[in-house]
Amino acid sequence: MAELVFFSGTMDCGKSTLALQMDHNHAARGRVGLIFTKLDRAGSNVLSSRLGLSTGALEVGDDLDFWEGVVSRATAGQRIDYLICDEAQFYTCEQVEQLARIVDEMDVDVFAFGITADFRTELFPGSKRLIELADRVQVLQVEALCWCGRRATTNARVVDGSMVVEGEQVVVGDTNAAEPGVVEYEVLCRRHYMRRMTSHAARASAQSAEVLPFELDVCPLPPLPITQAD
Ligand SMILES: Nc1ncnc2c1ncn2[C@@H]1O[C@H](COP(=O)(O)OP(=O)(O)O)[C@@H](O)[C@H]1O
Ligand SMILES: Cc1cn([C@H]2C[C@H](O)[C@@H](COP(=O)(O)O)O2)c(=O)[nH]c1=O
Repeated sequence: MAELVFFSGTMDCGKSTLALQMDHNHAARGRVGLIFTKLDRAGSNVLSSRLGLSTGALEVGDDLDFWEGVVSRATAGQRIDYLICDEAQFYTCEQVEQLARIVDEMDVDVFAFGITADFRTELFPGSKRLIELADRVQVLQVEALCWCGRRATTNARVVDGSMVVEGEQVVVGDTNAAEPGVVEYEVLCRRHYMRRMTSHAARASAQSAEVLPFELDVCPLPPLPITQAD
């Protein structure tokens, strides 16, 4: 029986790598699949992983109707056993509903991959609908880690070195942007997300804590005035 499975986790926890592996394993057993993605960092019509692997994919636009697409291919005689759907957080609610219908009425497996929450810790609409409709939500086993070593559960957005909590929900970006001024992301544990403590902020505060006693020796505070007793 076909299933709608949502493989989820933070950024950089291996979702796209798993999407490529799932496709490889199913194709190796003679199953036929279609690969979809939306707004991959590497460009359009490509599903890429940070491990260096990538593959061609069908780009999902807001007007794409998964149901129509699968039915028309099947009617034309094309066999489809499964769909791989990466960056599924960006899909519309209607598209997620179409995916569920494909599972139920066409007996096609749908493996969706995506982050659940945005940089404000709010659910993406596509992920919310997937959580609501999926047969299974599977949290990836490989845990992305916060700079403190705890399991990362949030995706912080960093602009010009500072964490921001306001802005557009969708801004494509990576976890280690090479150029300054580019939006980047950092995965954090909840504690450090709440304290707005990115690795950069933590380093800066550790450095100032080291520097402080030295500075005090060099430039001691003036002595307090001695108050005369009346
Ligand atoms: N140089 C590397 N050596 C080993 N593993 C790596 C390397 N670079 C990235 N990875 C692995 O790839 C994961 C990110 O994979 P990716 O599929 O791009 O993540 P996601 O799609 O969840 O953002 C990292 O969590 C890490 O485990
Ligand atoms: C948190 C957050 C992320 N994004 C974007 C940034 C990336 O392009 C993708 C996630 O890709 P990954 O393969 O899981 O690393 O989502 C965004 O647009 N808005 C956000 O709040």
